[in-house]
Amino acid sequence: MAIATHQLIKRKRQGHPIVMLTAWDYPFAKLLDGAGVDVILVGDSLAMVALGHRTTLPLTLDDTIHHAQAVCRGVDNALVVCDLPFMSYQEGPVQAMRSAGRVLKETGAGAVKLEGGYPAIVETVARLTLSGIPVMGHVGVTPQSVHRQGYGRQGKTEDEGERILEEAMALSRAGAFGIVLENITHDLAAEITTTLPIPTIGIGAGARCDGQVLVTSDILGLSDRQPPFAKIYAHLGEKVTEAVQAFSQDVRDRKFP
Ligand SMILES: Nc1nc(=O)c2c([nH]1)NC[C@@H]1CN(c3ccc(C(=O)N[C@@H](CCC(=O)O)C(=O)O)cc3)CN21
Ligand SMILES: CC(C)C(=O)C(=O)O
Ligand SMILES: [Mg+2]
Repeated sequence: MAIATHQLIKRKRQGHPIVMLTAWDYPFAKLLDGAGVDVILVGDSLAMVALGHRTTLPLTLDDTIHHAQAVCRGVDNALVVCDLPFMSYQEGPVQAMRSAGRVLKETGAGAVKLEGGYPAIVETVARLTLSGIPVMGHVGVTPQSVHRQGYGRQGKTEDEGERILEEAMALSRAGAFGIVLENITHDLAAEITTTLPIPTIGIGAGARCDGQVLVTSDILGLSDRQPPFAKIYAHLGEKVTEAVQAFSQDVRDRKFP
């Protein structure tokens, strides 16, 4: 049985950090789940790291469902959370219910994640959670708004910090079971983490969060370029090149098969 959302809230109270990574296909989902990752996110970053788009905006709901189905086939234990893609929920609660309903019915994911914390999104989160659909929030840098805000750190001014804290509190009150804090000042992330009853999962938000998430291709050295806050734990891109060159050489030298 997969990890349930209420277990993550317990983990916050117990002070056990939550580990979250992204996946977009069966083999990596299986590796992440086997390695004991708590939450596997079918992030819309797959638009960039798996499909070669320049932003997350072109990803469709059908694309998302296709990838989430593959991910769920590889997962036994982790909670699978699926990003709702750009323009599959921004029209309002009715559109969001239809999109999230399709994700849960057609993929096996246990929750959805939505970007933003302004009042319309808060109302949508309330409607989804009341319908039994677990929702993770996402504030700070919200890449679906890249054309408005860019990717630079958020929450640097007192006004901006206040607004992000208020958004996070509103999402929590609306029933979100957790919230991603992306590229905000570390003091603000710490303040949100101590204020909210639900776990905060940071990315570029410092150590004082209840958990951490990164994009899997970034930690494995498979991304074209990674954000400044990512840490590379393996250089798989170089390994792949070496293996492909060794195979090529063997074929050209008639050493394989
Ligand atoms: N491979 C990958 N990793 C990610 O973490 C990621 C994606 N793609 N795509 C979707 C978003 C975009 N993310 C990003 C991308 C770039 C920066 C970055 O370069 N930030 C700079 C400033 C850039 C600016 O001002 O526009 C920084 O110093 O914070 C941050 C987050 C995080 N997400
Ligand atoms: C970076 C995480 C939080 C995300 O939203 C994504 O991968 O799309
Ligand atoms: Mg995302």
